Amino acid sequence: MKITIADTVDETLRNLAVFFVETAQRNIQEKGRFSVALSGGSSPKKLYELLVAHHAHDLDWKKVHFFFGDERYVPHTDPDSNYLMAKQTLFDPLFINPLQVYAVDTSLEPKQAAEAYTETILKFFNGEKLSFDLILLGLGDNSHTASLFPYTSILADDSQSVKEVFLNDQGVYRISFTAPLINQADRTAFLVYGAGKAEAVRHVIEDPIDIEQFPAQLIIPVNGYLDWFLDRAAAAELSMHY
Ligand SMILES: O=C1O[C@H](COP(=O)(O)O)[C@@H](O)[C@H](O)[C@H]1O
Repeated sequence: MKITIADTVDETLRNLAVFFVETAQRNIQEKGRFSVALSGGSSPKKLYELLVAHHAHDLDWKKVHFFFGDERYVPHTDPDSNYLMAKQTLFDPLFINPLQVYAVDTSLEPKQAAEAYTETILKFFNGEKLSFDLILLGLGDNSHTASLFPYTSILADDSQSVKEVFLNDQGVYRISFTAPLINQADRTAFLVYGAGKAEAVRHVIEDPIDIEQFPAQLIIPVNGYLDWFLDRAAAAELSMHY
């Protein structure tokens, strides 16, 4: 595990943008394509804007295939849709061909949407290991990542797949990669910034294992490559020096 702590949010975003571009360039050079699963929520929006503003000419975007590590069970036109946010901030400004974007079909029932997305992933990897070149993750202040929320049944799921998750407190479904699927990735990077995340960062990185309370502790890539991109505020409660 590698933890990169920057003094400011902007520097944190710049560090991850460079990591994204270098990872993409390496994969495109070696394999002719780059597969990435995007995170949702609010934090990655600024990352996508930075990629457009400063890295539009740094890689061959036609060779990038975009997936979603999780999605809210809402139409693609809903302001809560992770797909919509990525479309507006990343895909449209970069003129990404829709064939390079693999969205969750939220017009299906939640279980069917999850199964269909698993099928999409299986088809993309065509019998090879289900290993994305990069999975981007965020961290909720309740220590969830993707849509692996505390005390939900998906936490015990040992399949490399996509599952529907019902959030009792919000009364909504989400669709999420399981932890075993995330852990197959070649590179995995958390983007976390702001003081509001400091406690969760400490729980996940330094506290004793308690998966039900701190689901992001499930993220242990099989190849060991796990990067955290934090700002000083999000790292404030860590006791070790990184
Ligand atoms: O719900 C979500 O939240 C987490 C953290 O998001 P943030 O809004 O606090 O940045 C994110 O990892 C996940 O993809 C997203 O759907």
